[in-house]
Amino acid sequence: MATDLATDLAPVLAVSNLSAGYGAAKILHGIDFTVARGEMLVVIGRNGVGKTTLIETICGLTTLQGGTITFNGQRIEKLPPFRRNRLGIGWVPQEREVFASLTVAENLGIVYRGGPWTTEALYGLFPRLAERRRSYARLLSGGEQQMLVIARALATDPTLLLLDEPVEGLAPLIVQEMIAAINRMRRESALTIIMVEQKHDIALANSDRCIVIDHGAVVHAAVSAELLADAALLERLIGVAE
Ligand SMILES: Nc1ncnc2c1ncn2[C@@H]1O[C@H](COP(=O)(O)OP(=O)(O)OP(=O)(O)O)[C@@H](O)[C@H]1O
Repeated sequence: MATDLATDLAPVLAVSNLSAGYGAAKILHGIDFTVARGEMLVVIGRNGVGKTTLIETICGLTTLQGGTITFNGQRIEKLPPFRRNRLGIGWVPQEREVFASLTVAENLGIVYRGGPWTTEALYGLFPRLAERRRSYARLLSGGEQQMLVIARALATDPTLLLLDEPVEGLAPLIVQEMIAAINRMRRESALTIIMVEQKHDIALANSDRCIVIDHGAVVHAAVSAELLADAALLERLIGVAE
C-alpha cells in the first residue's frame, strides 16, 4: 500500500517494515510510514490495536522484531532510548508522570537543554502553568499536569515530539486549550509531531496526515481532512458513527 502522501520534503522519521512487540509477543507487523519536517501525523485505531506500542517502539522501549527506523537520516532502531532522546525524540507517555515533589518551575528548569523552549516561552504557551509556577506538581489538576509533561518534553528541545493520547480524560475546555497549544507550538517552531489519539475527530481536524492501525498493521493512510470528510470510511475503519 502507498502510505506516503504528498511528503516530498526529506522525512524526519521513516519507519520501514517495522515489526515489534513485548518479548516473544508480536504486536506490530510490517509498519511503513514517514513524517516530514513540521508535519503532524496522527495514529488512530480501536483500543488495543498497537498504537502505544508503535510510539514506544520509536522510543526504543519494546522488543524490535524486524524493520528499520530512520531519524534525520540516521538509523536508530538499535539505539537505546536515552540516545534516541538525545538525538531529538521527545516522548509524552499516557501516564502523565510529573516530578510530584518539585514545583512547576523546577519541573521545567531541571530538564532544560537549551533551545527555544525556555521556561518563559513555555509559560507563554501554557499560561495556566505560569499561574501555577510555584505550586508543587502533585497539586495540579489532571489538565495542568498534562500541560506540564508536554512543556517538560519541549524543554528538552526535541525535533520530533511523540504524544500519546494527550487529551484523554480532560474536560472539553481543557481539551480546547491543549489543542490550541499544540497548534501554536507547531506554528512557532519546526516541530514534527506524531500523536496517538482516541478522539479521532479532534485528531483529524488538527493534523496533516493520519495512519489507521488495526491488529498491529497500517490499514489506511490518508490526508487527515479527507478521512474526516468520509464518514462511511471512518466508520468502516474504526467503527464510529458520526
Ligand atoms: N508491556 C506489555 N507486555 C505485553 N503486552 C503488552 C504490553 N503493553 C501492551 N501490550 C499488548 O499489546 C497490544 C497493543 O496494546 P497498545 O497499548 O499498543 O494498544 P493501543 O492501540 O495503544 O490501545 P489503547 O487505545 O487502549 O491505548 C495489546 O494486546 C496489549 O495487551
